[in-house]
Amino acid sequence: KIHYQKWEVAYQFKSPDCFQKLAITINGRTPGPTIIAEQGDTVVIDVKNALLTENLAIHWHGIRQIGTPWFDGTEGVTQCPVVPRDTFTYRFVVDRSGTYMYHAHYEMQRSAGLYGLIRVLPPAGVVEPFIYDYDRSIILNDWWHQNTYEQAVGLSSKNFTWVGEPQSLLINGRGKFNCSNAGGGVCNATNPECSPYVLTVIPGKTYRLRIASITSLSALNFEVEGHNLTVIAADGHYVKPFMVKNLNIYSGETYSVLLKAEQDPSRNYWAVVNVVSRNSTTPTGTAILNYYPNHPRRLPPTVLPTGPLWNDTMYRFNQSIATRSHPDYIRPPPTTSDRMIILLNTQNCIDGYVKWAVNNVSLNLPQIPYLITLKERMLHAFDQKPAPETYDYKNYDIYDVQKNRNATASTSIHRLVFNSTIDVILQNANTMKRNNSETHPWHLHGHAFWVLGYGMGKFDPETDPKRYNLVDPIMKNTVAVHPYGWTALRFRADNPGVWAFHCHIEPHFFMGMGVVFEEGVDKLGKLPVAIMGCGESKHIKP
Ligand SMILES: O=C1O[C@H]([C@@H](O)CO)C(O)=C1O
Repeated sequence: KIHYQKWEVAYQFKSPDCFQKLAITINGRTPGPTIIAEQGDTVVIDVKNALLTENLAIHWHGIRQIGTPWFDGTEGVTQCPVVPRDTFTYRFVVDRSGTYMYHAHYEMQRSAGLYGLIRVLPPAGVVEPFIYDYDRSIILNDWWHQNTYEQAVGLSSKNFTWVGEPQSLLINGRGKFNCSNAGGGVCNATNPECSPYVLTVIPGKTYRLRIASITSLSALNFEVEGHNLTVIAADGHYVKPFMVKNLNIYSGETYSVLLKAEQDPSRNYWAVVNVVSRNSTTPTGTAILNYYPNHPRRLPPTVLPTGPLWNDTMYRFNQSIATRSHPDYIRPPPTTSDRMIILLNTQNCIDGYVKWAVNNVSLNLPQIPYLITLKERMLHAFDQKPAPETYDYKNYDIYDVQKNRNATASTSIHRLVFNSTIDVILQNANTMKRNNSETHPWHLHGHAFWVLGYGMGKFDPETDPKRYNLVDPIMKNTVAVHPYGWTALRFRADNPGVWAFHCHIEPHFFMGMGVVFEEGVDKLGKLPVAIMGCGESKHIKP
């Protein structure tokens, strides 16, 4: 089956948290339309760039783009940007059931509101390993009042200006800013755009909630007052069910949980999100769990749940550890790997600019996307020196501020042997501030990877691999590396293309926190002309 949509992407004034801001919309909406398809279906989206003066690219997060690496939507990696007034057609197969997302992948545009959900249903007749009565989606976001362009300029100036903590947290595109703090801004507390999301439930029924986080910065904790959640899926893979009072979710992740409406049906309940992992001033984001037939706007009689302590790293670490493959759906990982890449995550300085780096190299995207230059052998277009694949782990103190904070910037990449097995260890460290290490959610394009293990402290390549979980590791496309911790993952380089692997915190990727993998580009047929047109690629003859 083919699912066709026609999108116009444009700036509009929107008030998702009651405060008016210039937002990027799809057909007038943020979040954009949910794409619903069945596994194996083809999705075709005509995207018209009506942003007036900005380029555009849209990434289909979690869709592997098998055979269509040019439609991954990653500007600088898989395509030239779509210029204003142009229309670009994305066409891809949704290869796996599950909950996924789409969002802008060009500079800081995602933060301006270009995002939405993709729900891929299993093929007809395939039964999932859990039962529920109703299926609902919840997409979480954080939201700033400052224009995204101003944020981007602040981050890339010598006079570095950090984006700070978000003003609001949005649940299905709705938040509530306190308009008495609006300063000179336009803020209307009764604007229907910012009335809270209401999830109406029938007493006794079970709800599958597909929860996705597309935050620019925040790690979130989601909680439905008085209701336990049973985690059943993560990033499109079935989980060995486990119950939580609240769910930690990092940017780029999706979870399905089951919620049973079995509490006192005479009232409504709060569904909330709180920031964790950063000492944030952002108020709790709220929605209402409405027990039918109570009035959907009747506020719960209780105070808002506050979630776990923001700095309880072990609490979040334990949820990561608990997330295992459902026993009936284990895809065993290869028992050995062909190559180990260790990626040290640090905050650095380059010529007086604040950057993030991996093994002391901060990623600069080349003017012509890698996919084009590699396929067309325009090898002068980026740094041919391989990106560094380890760091001096014997001597590096991850608990201290880096001795030499200077890094370099490069367009260099990791070239992988097609069909080889790759281990990647993400190693966290101290930032440039004493006693500070942040959580980074890393997202891999074009693949799902096995999560083999997490640890606290410095990864030891001699002993830690012996503790890998090769029995029931979950497969994901986004995974957290916890403060001062490490995360080990394994994937098969079996999808010809060029794939970004990066921190899903929007300002961090913008500041260079990512790497690029190439595999099997020589196996690809002709590239579509539509992805070309920037720099020298405009001279390539179709
Ligand atoms: O990149 C970042 O910069 C700030 C801070 O380190 C400097 O203001 C922060 O919290 C980041 O994640």
